[in-house]
Amino acid sequence: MKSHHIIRTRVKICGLTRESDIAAAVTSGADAVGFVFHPASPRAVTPEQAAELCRALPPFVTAVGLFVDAAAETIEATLDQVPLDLLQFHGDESPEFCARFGRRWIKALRMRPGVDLAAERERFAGADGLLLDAYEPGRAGGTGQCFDWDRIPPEMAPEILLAGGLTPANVAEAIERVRPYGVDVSGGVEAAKGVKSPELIFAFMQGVRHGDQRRHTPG
Ligand SMILES: O=C(O)c1ccccc1N[C@@H]1O[C@H](COP(=O)(O)O)[C@@H](O)[C@H]1O
Repeated sequence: MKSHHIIRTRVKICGLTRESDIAAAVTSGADAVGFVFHPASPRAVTPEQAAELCRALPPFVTAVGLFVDAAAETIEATLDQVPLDLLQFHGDESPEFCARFGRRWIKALRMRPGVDLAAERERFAGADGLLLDAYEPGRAGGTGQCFDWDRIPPEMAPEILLAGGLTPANVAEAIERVRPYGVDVSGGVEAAKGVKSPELIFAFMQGVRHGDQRRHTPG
């Protein structure tokens, strides 16, 4: 992804399962919504459910499909049913695998100890974006955990989608400190596991706006 001078941090709200979640995300100004096609997740949806939810999406809001080491046939069958704009690969998929569906795609990198971000960035040069998430052994993502934001090289920040443990309470600080292209949240806007809260979604979007003000206020 090319670096941009960021005026406004882009936001994806992930793991939506109900029409009311879509309404909260859209009315609060989210840029993208994520549908989790990972059966082990408490936010998992079927292609049929996601197709129905996509019907509630207005123009200019990106529909993202999240997969974790899914079989190519599963992804293709999902794409036949759901009008996804962007694929998010959250497992150990290779760049060649991610590129084979002819769609725009982003690659999630979990911040394992010792991960070489410069090397990963080169390896996934064909991606439309890199998302950084916390690493928790044995879990694919959506852990609600933060990682040490100081591990992100500042020169990479303008092209990074920051994820992992973001909440209405910490997103402004995250934006001010990291200055990413975008942020992605799931657990931090839930009232209970897998159940989004409209109030927390609104509060998160307000936090993003505060962060954007702070990122443009000279020190
Ligand atoms: O949301 C999930 O259940 C999920 C499952 C498997 C892989 C990724 C998942 N979600 C993504 O994880 C990050 C961080 O989520 P959180 O805010 O810490 O809960 C985010 O990119 C989600 O899209």
